[in-house]
Amino acid sequence: MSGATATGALEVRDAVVRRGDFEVTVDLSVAPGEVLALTGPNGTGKSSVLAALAGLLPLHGGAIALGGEVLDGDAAWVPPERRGVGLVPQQHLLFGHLSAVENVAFGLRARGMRRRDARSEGHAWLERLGLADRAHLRADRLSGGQSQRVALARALAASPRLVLLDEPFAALDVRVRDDVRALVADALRELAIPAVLVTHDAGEVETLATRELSLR
Ligand SMILES: Nc1ncnc2c1ncn2[C@@H]1O[C@H](COP(=O)(O)OP(=O)(O)OP(=O)(O)O)[C@@H](O)[C@H]1O
Repeated sequence: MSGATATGALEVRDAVVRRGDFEVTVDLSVAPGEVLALTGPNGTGKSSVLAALAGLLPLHGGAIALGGEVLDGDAAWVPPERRGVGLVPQQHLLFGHLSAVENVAFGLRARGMRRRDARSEGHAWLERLGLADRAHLRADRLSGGQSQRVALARALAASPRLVLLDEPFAALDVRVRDDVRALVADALRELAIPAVLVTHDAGEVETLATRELSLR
């Protein structure tokens, strides 16, 4: 997250997001501590909007600002690694050859934290998400739901200034889903940063989101 300094609200104005022939224009603002649920039918551009916020898809118009710093638009462009954004995509991209704890520690190391401190912080996050006993397993030996929890721990551990969650609980077994949701809600409250949650689950909107924006 080096280079990321400002904290504060996410402001998206007339942002034109394109993927192939698809195009959507969005306006939204999310204050620190708020969780905006981005909902709507399949193919309406929810994941593409998250990709634009993360800097993986440049805008074709409008602007994205975070804490008053323009990330994209108005001739400005901040690359993904300098946005301070914690993204949990639908296909969590863990490093398969690294252990669960090394995956969580990776972002902390990238921010300059010492190896030992990063590992201990990584352990604390895995424990929090109920994965203490999987910390030393290679990520490619984890189940889908376990990998998803490691991806959540990795995103939240790195002190992001914006969190983007793309159906983060969909792969979780019903027995742990409510607990993990509650843990993530607590973590988001603690971090007091804006968050955007893509979901098809009305219950999740109810329990986690402070507001909802439905794409059509
Ligand atoms: N790599 C791609 N190249 C071209 N078009 C794409 C690509 N990825 C997605 N699209 C198109 O962009 C549109 C928006 O897709 P996106 O995944 O953002 O929607 P979504 O609302 O997140 O959908 P879902 O609820 O199914 O996850 C779709 O019409 C899709 O076909």
